[in-house]
Amino acid sequence: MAQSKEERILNFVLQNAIKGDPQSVVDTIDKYCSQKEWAMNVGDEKGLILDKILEETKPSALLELGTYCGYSAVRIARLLKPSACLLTIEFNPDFAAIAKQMIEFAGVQDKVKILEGPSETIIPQLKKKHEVDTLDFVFLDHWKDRYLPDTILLLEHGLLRKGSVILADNVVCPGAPDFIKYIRNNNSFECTNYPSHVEYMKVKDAMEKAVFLG
Ligand SMILES: O=C(NCCO)c1cc(-c2ccc(F)cc2)cc(O)c1O
Ligand SMILES: [Mg+2]
Repeated sequence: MAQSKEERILNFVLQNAIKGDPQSVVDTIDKYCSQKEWAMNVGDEKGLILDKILEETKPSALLELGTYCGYSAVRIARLLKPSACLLTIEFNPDFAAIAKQMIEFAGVQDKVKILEGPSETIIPQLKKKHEVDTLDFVFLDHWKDRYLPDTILLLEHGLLRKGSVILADNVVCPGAPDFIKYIRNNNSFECTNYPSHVEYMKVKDAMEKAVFLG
């Protein structure tokens, strides 16, 4: 069978990054995807915005929607305190398998748990099946038309608390207009826009931070 792009990215990491060194895994993926094959990782420019917001928030319980190859899971986990835990949901089983290997190679598997399946099924299970109380930080990076319904699901299932931070990738390109309209007009959220660019491109993009006010 021909190799997939995601397999090529993983193999480049296994052959060129330093095992157990998450920063080298992040840098190696960025090198491959900026020089050889574009891929939808959050990337180094938006990644620095993500890093800064994580360092300000210091979260213990985190959820990511859209694991893909595990780039942002490794990027996030490298900054977490030892007791913190990132749950990351991936719908595509092939991507989930790649991400598992990426996360293990980076040595952050003790802080990251991949949940394979549709977010609309898994989110309602987080409290009882995955022992989540409330989430300190949520990174939205999956199908853009799921940002709004899944945010509403998080609210309906009591998964957000006063101060919970939602950070959404791609609010300009590909865009998530219904999510942006909702969150900016909802008085229970304090929103901040972070202009940037699509990973590895000169095309304009942005991230949106929404702090839940309770
Ligand atoms: O679809 C995306 N993610 C969900 C995957 O299940 C996604 C797409 C793009 C992108 C694509 C095509 C283009 F032309 C520009 C941007 C970028 C991203 O960061 C993304 O997260
Ligand atoms: Mg994205």
